[in-house]
Amino acid sequence: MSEQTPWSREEFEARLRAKEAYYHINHPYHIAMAEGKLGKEQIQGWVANRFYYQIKIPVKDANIMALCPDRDTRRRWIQRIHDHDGWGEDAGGIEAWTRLGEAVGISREDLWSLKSVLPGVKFAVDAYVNFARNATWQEGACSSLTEMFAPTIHKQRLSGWPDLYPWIEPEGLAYFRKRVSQANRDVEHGLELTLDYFTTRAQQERALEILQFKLDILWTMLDAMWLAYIDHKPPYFNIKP
Ligand SMILES: O=C(O)c1cc(C(=O)O)c2c(n1)C(=O)C(=O)c1cc(C(=O)O)[nH]c1-2
Repeated sequence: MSEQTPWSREEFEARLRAKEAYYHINHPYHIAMAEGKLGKEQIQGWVANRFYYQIKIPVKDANIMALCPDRDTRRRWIQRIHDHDGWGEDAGGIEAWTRLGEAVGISREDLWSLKSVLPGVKFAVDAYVNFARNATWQEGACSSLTEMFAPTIHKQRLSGWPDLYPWIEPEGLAYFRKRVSQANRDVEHGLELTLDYFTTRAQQERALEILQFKLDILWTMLDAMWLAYIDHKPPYFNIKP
């Protein structure tokens, strides 16, 4: 059987972008959040659980860099670690997320203790870090491409939350404001690497699978939160000690 013809660069990019249909913006938890239907505990649960994702992103990026022999790529990729961990005067995204935590009524100590992180969220996020550790660096780069769809969700929160959730201190939203431009810059690089590296049809199909795997991670995190904070069935809810 002859090899299938590769998609053109434009067709490949369009197929990657079409994965937006599976983005977590369409998860019922996010839909409820965007419609102002979540209560305080449900917002707090989301912020506390997403914190685990935030702290693992720079670890994931350090794994990608550790596998990358190309200096030019490392010089650009390292920016992602600075964005989250902070650099010089900039306290960074993890600190900004901590302020978001405070704005929704979670103390710094409680957030950092990770005591609210659900096992399902932990497993999903850890799968992302492990993927970056075990895959090639180009596959790791490709897995970050859900960021193509992130500016829309950040902007949705920035425009919606002040009216929908007036009890959240507005300074807490600074994280989302900053991510819009950072995500666009990350995507430019991630997409460039992906379109350059995944060139055969089999590789292009592999890239779509990787992107789907990452979408699965984001969706699964929200499934775990739905069960715990909407259905009130956190792990072991039915066990009477
Ligand atoms: O709030 C969101 O919905 C959302 C989604 C994603 C994403 O799509 O992976 C990221 C972020 N936020 C984000 O803030 C962030 O820093 C980030 C880094 C990455 C990544 O895969 O390297 N994704 C995301």
